[in-house]
Amino acid sequence: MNQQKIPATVITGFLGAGKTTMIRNLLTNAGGKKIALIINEFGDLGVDGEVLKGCGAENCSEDDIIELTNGCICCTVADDFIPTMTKLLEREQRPDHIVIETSGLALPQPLVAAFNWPDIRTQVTVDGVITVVDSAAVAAGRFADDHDAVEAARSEDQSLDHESPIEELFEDQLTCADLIVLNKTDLIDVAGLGRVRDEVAARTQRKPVMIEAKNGEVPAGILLGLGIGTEDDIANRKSHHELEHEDGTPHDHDEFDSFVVDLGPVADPAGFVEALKSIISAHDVLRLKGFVDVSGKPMRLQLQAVGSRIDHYFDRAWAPGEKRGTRLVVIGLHEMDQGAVKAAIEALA
Ligand SMILES: Nc1nc2c(ncn2[C@@H]2O[C@H](COP(=O)(O)OP(=O)(O)OP(=O)(O)O)[C@@H](O)[C@H]2O)c(=O)[nH]1
Repeated sequence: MNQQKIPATVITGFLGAGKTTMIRNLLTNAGGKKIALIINEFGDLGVDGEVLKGCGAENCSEDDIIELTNGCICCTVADDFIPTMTKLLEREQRPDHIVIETSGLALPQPLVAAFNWPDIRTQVTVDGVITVVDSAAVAAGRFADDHDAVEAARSEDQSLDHESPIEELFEDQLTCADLIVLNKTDLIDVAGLGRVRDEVAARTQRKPVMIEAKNGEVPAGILLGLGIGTEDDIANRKSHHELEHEDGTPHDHDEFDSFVVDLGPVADPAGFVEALKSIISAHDVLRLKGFVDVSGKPMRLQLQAVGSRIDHYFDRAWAPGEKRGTRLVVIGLHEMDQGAVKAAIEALA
């Protein structure tokens, strides 16, 4: 057995920042490295796994892609992540590198801490934590714009000690980074990007390297060659929750919710997308993604919304015997009116 520690790269970043896109790109330029992928999503519909399995990279077969679906990886470390890693390490053919994609709502800190568990520590090391940032969302003020609302809520309820949950999570993910990828640079201009750099830098005490990217196109040699050993430095990367609850009170994801909408075939995909944009804006939906059954089309339509920006493309043919259908996962803040969003989407098909 190879006694060298296997490097593991943790890829984190808020909902829709471009983590899966970056990993997809990485798999196509990782040279001969055999990569095992552990992916974790918020919500009950595995879209990222589908996307990554669909890229057919030889260095990462479907068997090497493991989906953790029982909630956010930071909350299921003991029950899900550790057993998965243990099994992976028992494989006869061990991977050269492990890549872990956290859900967009996960705190990376508890995950990195898990690399200090005795069974894991002796065999694996964290090569680095990479935080992907949606530069366009930062430029649009997504991580800062509800300051006033939070202040108003706090003045009504003195027990509230939090910043907005989105802002806090964004900072926690930056605070844990060894490398920050300012992604989606195609959506903003140079001056806007400069402001994004300043805002991101201001939101973390640590000053990790920042690089810019479009569609997560970063050479594999950079992403998989950080060589940090982050598990030895977790004391310097504490999350807001760890700082506020030093007694070890577990954190949760109560501030966010998700649900799945199942629909029949959609006759007019362009009209469907436009109508979804209105629903997303009206209800402040953070993320919506899934697959659409377009009437009469042999191909499946994949739909990806980050805020009200929607990408859609036919990703593959429906397989023979596969049950066609439209399935979308919707993610928002807890106060999002789930019933109204669901009813509005259901009324579209
Ligand atoms: N314009 C533009 N779109 C991008 C870029 N990177 C990713 N996207 C799009 O952004 C959407 C979300 O990308 P994902 O890679 O799924 O994001 P993610 O971080 O994995 O999302 P979650 O897993 O839901 O948190 C998709 O529609 C991507 O095609 C980019 O650099 N520019």
